[in-house]
Amino acid sequence: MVRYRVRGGNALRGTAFIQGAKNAVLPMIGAALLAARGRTVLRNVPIIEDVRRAVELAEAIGARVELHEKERTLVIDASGLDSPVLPAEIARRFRGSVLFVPALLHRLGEAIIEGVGGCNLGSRNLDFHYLGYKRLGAVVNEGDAVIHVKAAGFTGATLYLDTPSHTGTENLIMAAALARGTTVIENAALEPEVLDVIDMLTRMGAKISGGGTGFITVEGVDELHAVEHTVMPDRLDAGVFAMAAAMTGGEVNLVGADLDHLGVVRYKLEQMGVEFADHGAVLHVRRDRPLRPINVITDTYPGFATDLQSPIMAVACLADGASYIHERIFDGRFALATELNKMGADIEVKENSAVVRGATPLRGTQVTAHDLRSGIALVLAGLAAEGETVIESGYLIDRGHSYLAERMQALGADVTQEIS
Ligand SMILES: CC(=O)N[C@H]1[C@@H](OP(=O)(O)OP(=O)(O)OC[C@H]2O[C@@H](n3ccc(=O)[nH]c3=O)[C@H](O)[C@@H]2O)O[C@H](CO)[C@@H](O)[C@@H]1O
Ligand SMILES: C=C(OP(=O)(O)O)C(=O)O
Repeated sequence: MVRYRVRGGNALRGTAFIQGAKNAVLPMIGAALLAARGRTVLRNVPIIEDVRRAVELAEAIGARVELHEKERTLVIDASGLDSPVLPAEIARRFRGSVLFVPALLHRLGEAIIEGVGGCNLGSRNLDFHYLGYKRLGAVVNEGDAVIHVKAAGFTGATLYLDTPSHTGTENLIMAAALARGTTVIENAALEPEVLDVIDMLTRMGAKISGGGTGFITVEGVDELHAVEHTVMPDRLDAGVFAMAAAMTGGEVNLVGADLDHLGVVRYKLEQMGVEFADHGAVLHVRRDRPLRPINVITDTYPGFATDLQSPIMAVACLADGASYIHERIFDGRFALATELNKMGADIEVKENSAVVRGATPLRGTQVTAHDLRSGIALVLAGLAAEGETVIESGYLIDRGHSYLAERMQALGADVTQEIS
């Protein structure tokens, strides 16, 4: 059992290093498996549990993978891929397992998916993925527990997504990259991580145009080759550290954070009274005035990222007045409210909306992380709470944030990780 212990009250000051993006490195590991020869090198890899699971899963299907933690570098040799089975005991522990399917289809002609994990946020369908594979020529058998996809080569087609699914877009691009002919993907996701994956695939030899427009065209090629690629900074990690400064009335320098990627999140925090100054590759964030309440509606990029909805709910607890938060991406992403209320917050949830009435003083207690982002939001709440906050299960936080305690401590926070 991993738990985080947070003693609140310190204003955060100093420098934090923003990690590489979880939601970019996972599809990149999937992309590396498309190369039948050579070794792929990924740099700026976040040292998080999801990456460890992805390494285990890649090894389970026959890849040779080295994770050099100190160097934040992955070396992947996918030449020996030999098993189409994504075993349940690894695949059910993280969402990124779904991103291994295109490589298995191209390399072995089939994928046997014994389960897909990820944060428990309500319904998380994969129908766009399977419909897309079918339109490219695959046969999909959806059993109760196991999904079996077979594809004796893909042929380009026109695909669409009902909504711009993040991993759905990445998977269909990877499926189309080695298909015969041209594929058009309509209503594709615009997230910066998707563009970084397109960048890597392009350097591997894929022919992809229209990234960032919602209409992506992929001209299939015969082969993709191993490359070296540096993972983009994690905008969600950057958002959390910016909010840690906001929660504590602090002032931090975020090395490697990209202000452009924060998009609407930046403007919402500014409305609340947080100041940002962009000094090249270092983002300066401070809050020196009372927090104002905010209205947030989550959306796909460039809208307010759903993964930062829980963290901003914690910040809203300290704002003077009522904040409104409307969740549009997931139908079960408000489990945090009950935990924050245990700490003294006043949050009322009705269906997919929440009203946060602040400012309420927060007090430390034992709370439960229901998913990665509610976990990190409870760490943020703990930073501003009186007394000690104990958060379990810390594993969920470690799925997406690397060296959290150390990076928080470097800013003067009293955060420790315990493993028992
Ligand atoms: C590993 C990774 O990159 N995870 C991110 C990715 O998850 P993920 O790619 O799973 O999220 P999607 O964008 O696919 O899902 C968004 C919504 O679309 C629905 N949907 C999706 C696919 C599908 O085939 N059918 C369908 O109905 C889902 O149920 C959900 O309500 O994007 C989410 C939304 O930004 C983020 O919270 C996750 O951090
Ligand atoms: C929902 C998330 O992740 P995943 O899709 O990996 O479960 C997240 O990062 O908040």
